[in-house]
Amino acid sequence: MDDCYIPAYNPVLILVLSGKRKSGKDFVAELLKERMGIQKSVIIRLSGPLKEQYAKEHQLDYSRLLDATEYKEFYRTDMILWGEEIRRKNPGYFCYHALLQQNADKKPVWIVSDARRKTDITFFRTNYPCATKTVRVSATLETRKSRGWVFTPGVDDVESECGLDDVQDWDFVIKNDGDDILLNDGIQPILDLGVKRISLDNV
Ligand SMILES: Nc1ncnc2c1ncn2[C@@H]1O[C@H](COP(=O)(O)OP(=O)(O)OP(=O)(O)O)[C@@H](O)[C@H]1O
Repeated sequence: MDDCYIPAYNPVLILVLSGKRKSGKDFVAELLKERMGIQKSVIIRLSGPLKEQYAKEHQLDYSRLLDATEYKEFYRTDMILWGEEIRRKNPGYFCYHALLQQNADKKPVWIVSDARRKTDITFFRTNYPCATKTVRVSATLETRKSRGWVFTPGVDDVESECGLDDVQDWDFVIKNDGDDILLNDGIQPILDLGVKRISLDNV
């Protein structure tokens, strides 16, 4: 595969989501896609190419690595270490391949559901400076525990989970603690921005 592929097409908005485990990144990404419209938005999972390659090399079931099951949790630690090794050689590797793999250039709004490192954010800010907006999905420890989170050494104390902990300058913060009103309050300004940019693009 080409290690330096960037789609020539410029989306009007790239939402780069991040958050702690079980904060609800996937849930919020799906909600944003649904509300933005499936014709207008696409979810890009940076973990997609990593899981695909990892599954191939280890003869595992790729589709089961994508969902929120114990199967994924079982392989998570090893997958993280394997991915770090590749990233050490090329920090943008999985971002490039996520765009390649997921036909990102078909929709005006890209929802990147799982940024974990500063290099992930840098990749989008560097290649798409105007379109990129960062979104932090936050949930309390209590909420995350209620969704099945348990502290796991080698997962919760490494860069893939803590690499963005000290970032403060999020463009948007979404509180996802089970209160639908707060959740909608967090999502609405993002949807408004998306609608505005899409309509300007169509003038
Ligand atoms: N607002 C919500 N209302 C109802 N269920 C939710 C909400 N947010 C998250 N969940 C549920 O909590 C669980 C964890 O959410 P999700 O998989 O989106 O988290 P995540 O941050 O992507 O986790 P991970 O980092 O482990 O992949 C899922 O079962 C999801 O459906």
